[in-house]
Amino acid sequence: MKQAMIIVNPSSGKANALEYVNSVSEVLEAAGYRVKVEETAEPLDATRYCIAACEGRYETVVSIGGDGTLHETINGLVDREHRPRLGVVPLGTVNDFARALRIPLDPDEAIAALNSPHTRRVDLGRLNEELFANVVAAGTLPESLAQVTSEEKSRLGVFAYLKEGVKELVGSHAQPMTIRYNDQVWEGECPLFIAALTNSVGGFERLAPGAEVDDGLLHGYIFKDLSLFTTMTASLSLLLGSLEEHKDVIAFTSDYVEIDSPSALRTNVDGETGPPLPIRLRVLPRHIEVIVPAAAEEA
Ligand SMILES: Nc1ncnc2c1ncn2[C@@H]1O[C@H](COP(=O)(O)OP(=O)(O)OP(=O)(O)O)[C@@H](O)[C@H]1O
Repeated sequence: MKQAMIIVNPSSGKANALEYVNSVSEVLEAAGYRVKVEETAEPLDATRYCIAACEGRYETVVSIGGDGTLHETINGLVDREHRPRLGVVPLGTVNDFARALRIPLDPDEAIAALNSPHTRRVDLGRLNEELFANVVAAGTLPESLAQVTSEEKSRLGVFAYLKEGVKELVGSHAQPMTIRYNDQVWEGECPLFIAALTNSVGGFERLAPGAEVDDGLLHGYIFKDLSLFTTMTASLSLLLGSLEEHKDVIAFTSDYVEIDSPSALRTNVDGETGPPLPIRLRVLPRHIEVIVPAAAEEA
């Protein structure tokens, strides 16, 4: 019999994630699966459960939670010979991965879409030894955002959360960074660098409008200035999808990026605080298979 594992973070989505477990089980059982439910209790549990699903040759793993739970789940897939298909029920504040794959943001609609016969192979990123699904940010802004707790983020919502970070940043100094990509080296003061795998970053679905989930590329944006004025005009560019033309932004694509700084700056990986610089980013092209609604199937 086919096996499916549900990995659920009870603390996610305003702490009501467990309410969705029964309906996910019903959809999977109706599709002929034997279902195992694993509740996370602490960080990295989702990774441990996903590794067990790979080793047990499960056909499908469904992550119920926010981008943090999804990030930990996909990290269980790294270097595994058997990688189950992934289903996503998005319950977080931002849900970039679901946005990029046009998985419904309404949990009940996302659960119904788990029935879809369509899948899409998508790229994952590799940061040093860990995997990421959406985005890595480095610089003074991610350093400021590291002070905002997960609880505050859920309470504030994504725009207020970014505003908090920018508020912290005004008056502080951008740190020198070295960014290597495509045989080029950029050196300068950089308050924010973003490497995106998908078009949706921080809930801005048009940040990287050219990014396809399976293009094998990192979409890099070096912000050279982030004074209040730049922040406002860059935010407008984010909403309009014209960031690449912004005068204070260098945009590029590459299959690798290396970032270093003499300052011990932290990073932000898929919306959570990541390791300090230096970091190396790579792309694992079309590394996992995700259940998607018909509209998001690859051509
Ligand atoms: N039982 C638990 N109690 C508290 N935290 C948990 C538990 N299980 C997992 N976690 C941690 O909760 C973190 C946040 O999870 P996740 O991002 O999925 O939810 P969220 O906070 O609702 O979403 P968002 O961050 O988008 O608002 C994860 O990084 C995970 O390590």
